[in-house]
Amino acid sequence: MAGLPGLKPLVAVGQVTSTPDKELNFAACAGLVREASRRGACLVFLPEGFDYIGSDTAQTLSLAEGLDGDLMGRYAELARDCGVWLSLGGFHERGRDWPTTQRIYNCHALLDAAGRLVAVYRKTHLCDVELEGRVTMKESSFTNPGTEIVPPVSTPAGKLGLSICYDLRFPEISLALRRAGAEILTYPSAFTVPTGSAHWEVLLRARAIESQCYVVAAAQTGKNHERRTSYGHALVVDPWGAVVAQCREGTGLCYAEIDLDYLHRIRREIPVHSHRRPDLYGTVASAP
Ligand SMILES: O=C(O)CNC(=O)[C@H](CS)NC(=O)CCC(=O)C(=O)O
Repeated sequence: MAGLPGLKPLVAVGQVTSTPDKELNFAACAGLVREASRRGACLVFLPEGFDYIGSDTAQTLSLAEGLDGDLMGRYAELARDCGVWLSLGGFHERGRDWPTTQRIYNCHALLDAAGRLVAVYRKTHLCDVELEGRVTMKESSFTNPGTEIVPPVSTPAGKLGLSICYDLRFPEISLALRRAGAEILTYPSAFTVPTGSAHWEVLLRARAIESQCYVVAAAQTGKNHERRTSYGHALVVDPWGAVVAQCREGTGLCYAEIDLDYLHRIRREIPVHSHRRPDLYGTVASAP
């Protein structure tokens, strides 16, 4: 539907409960993508770990594939079939260095409506976090960090800047993407419950307000396996900072229209981008 005069592009944002079962996960995600395309979405966002959430590191590594593998092939066919773009965040990717490193990449793949792979971003900030007695994550023990930020991609909904989950905590990457022309930022995620309830919405809204972009965040929700539960609350924030769509509890989709006229009006009214002082930010001496 994108591109018709007067009709604003509609995006769909997925909330799923991935498990270690890749077949079941694909069936669930494919169902959401088909539903979104029937409703007229031009771009569908799936969360980090849409392919699977492993129950331990060994399983996470053993289930990983390359971007040229079977699973990405099936998603390409799905995109083609439905005529939608797919943002596939948090794909567990075996890169070319797999034989030597035995580590994967946390990869955000963007497919166009012909099923072509148009952009690949590999998570640059890895989540090594320990909340005493509550949460232990050491992503760097099985993941190689990505080495570059990817320029925003023109999609039927607007120019899309790719990040992943924990990247949300680093305004530097969102501002770099904004500077490079992004109109939509996306953070496919699998947030924990304690950090999600305290930080998720406020971080997403802050990124939207300071960058004056739409922020789209697909999410894992519920019990992924015996020892892991995800926060959910997949949502869309507009460039004014308003939450304009949010998934209900459980798995499903929420939808938002992307209004770039509104975005540009906000940028004209509060031109923070041209008020920035990059000449100063690097000049503060660090504490002795
Ligand atoms: O491991 C996988 O299979 C998929 N990857 C993840 O779930 C990642 C790394 S462990 N999770 C996060 O980044 C959570 C961030 C978070 O919760 C926060 O920043 O508060």
